[in-house]
Amino acid sequence: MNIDINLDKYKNLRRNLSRELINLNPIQRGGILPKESKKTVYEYWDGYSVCDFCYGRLDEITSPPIKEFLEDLSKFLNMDYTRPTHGAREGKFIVMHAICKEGDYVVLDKNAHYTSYVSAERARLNVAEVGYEEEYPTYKINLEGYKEVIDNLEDKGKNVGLILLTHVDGEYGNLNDAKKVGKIAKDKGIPFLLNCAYTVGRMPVNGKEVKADFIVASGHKSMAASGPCGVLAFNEEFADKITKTSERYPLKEIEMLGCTSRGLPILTLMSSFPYVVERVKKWNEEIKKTRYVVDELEKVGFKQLGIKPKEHDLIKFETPILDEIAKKDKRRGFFFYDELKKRGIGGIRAGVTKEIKMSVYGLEWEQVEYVVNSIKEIVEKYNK
Ligand SMILES: Cc1ncc(COP(=O)(O)O)c(C=O)c1O
Repeated sequence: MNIDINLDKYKNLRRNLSRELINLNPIQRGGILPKESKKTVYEYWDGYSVCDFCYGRLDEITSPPIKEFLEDLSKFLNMDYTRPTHGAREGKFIVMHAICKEGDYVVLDKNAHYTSYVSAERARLNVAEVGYEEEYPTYKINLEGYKEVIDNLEDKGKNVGLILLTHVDGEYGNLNDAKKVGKIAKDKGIPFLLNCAYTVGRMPVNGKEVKADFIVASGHKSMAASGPCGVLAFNEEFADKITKTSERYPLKEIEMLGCTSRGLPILTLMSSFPYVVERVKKWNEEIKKTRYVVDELEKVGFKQLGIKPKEHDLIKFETPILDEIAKKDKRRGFFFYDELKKRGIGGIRAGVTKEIKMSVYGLEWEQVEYVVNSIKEIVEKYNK
C-alpha cells in the first residue's frame, strides 16, 4: 500500500529553543538533566528498557533498582509508600479515582492547576474552591477557608471525599502552609492530597510533618527527569485502596493499569535522584537568587505579583514598562523576546509584555546577574 504522507518533516527534528540558551521558563528550570542522567539516556533509550528483568511488577524490579528507589523516595518524602506515575496529574487522578465515590466533592484552592480540575472531572467528582484572603496583588489563598467550604458542603448533605492543596501554584509561585490544611483535614477526618509538582525535587517536603495522606510530584517539572514521569506517595491507611490488584491478574495494580513509567523517564528520575537530594539542601540559596531578581527588576519598573517576599523560585511580574516600549517598537511585543534571544536568554513567552513569568532556579549566581543585567539593559535602551 502506498501511503501518501510526507515523512521528511520527521527527519532531523531539532528543538527550536536551543539548549545553549539560558531558559527562564519556570516549567523548564527544575527539569534540566544533570550530566549523570544524560548518560542514562544512552543506556536506556530503547522502548521497554526498564523491563529486562521484570517478574510482573514495575515497582518490584531490582535491576535497575526500582524497588529500592521507591523505598528511598518514601524516606525522602517521609511517606510510607511510593509508586512511579507519568506525572503529577496522573497521581491526582489515581488518588481521586481510588478513594472517592462518584459525585463526591474535592475541596481545592483557587490557584489549583487545571489538571486538578480535569482529574476530578475524569473521576466524576465535583469541586468546591477555597478562595483568596486577598486577590490582587498577592492572590494569597485563605487557608482557614477550607473549614468553611467543607462545613457548607456538609450542611447541604454533600460528601467531601478529598481535600487538595496546591503546595506552590504555577501562576504566582505562592507557597502555601500545608501544615494548616493538614490539620484541618485531620480534624475533619478527610483525606488530604498535597500537590507538590512545583516543590518536591526543588525544596524539602516532609509528608508526615504536614499530615499529608498523599503527595504527588512531577519528575519532568521539578525532579530533573525526562518527561513524562512523576511520583505518588501515600500512607499506610490508604495503601489497600491505591494498590488494589486485579482479580484476573493478581500481580497487577489496577490504578497503575499494571505498570506506569516503563522506559526512559523513570530511569532518568532515578539517576537524577542523588543530584536532587543534594540540591534541595540548597533551597535557601535559590530563594536568595529569586529575591535578588525581584529587587533588581522592580528598580526598572517591574512589579512582582504573588506573596512577598518570595518563598519560591517561580516569579510573576507585571511589566507595564515592557508594554509601553512595545507600543513604540516596530517589533511590537516581540521586541523583548528578540532582545533576550540576542543575549542568549530564552523561555519568556514571545509577544507577551503585560505580565511575564520567569525563574532562575539552578542558575549560577553569575548567570543570575547576567540575566538581571540583560533585562535592565534592554529596558534602559528602549525606554526612551
Ligand atoms: C501546580 C501544578 N500542578 C501540576 C502540574 C502538572 O504536572 P504534570 O505535568 O507532572 O502532570 C503543573 C504543571 O504546570 C503545575 O504547575
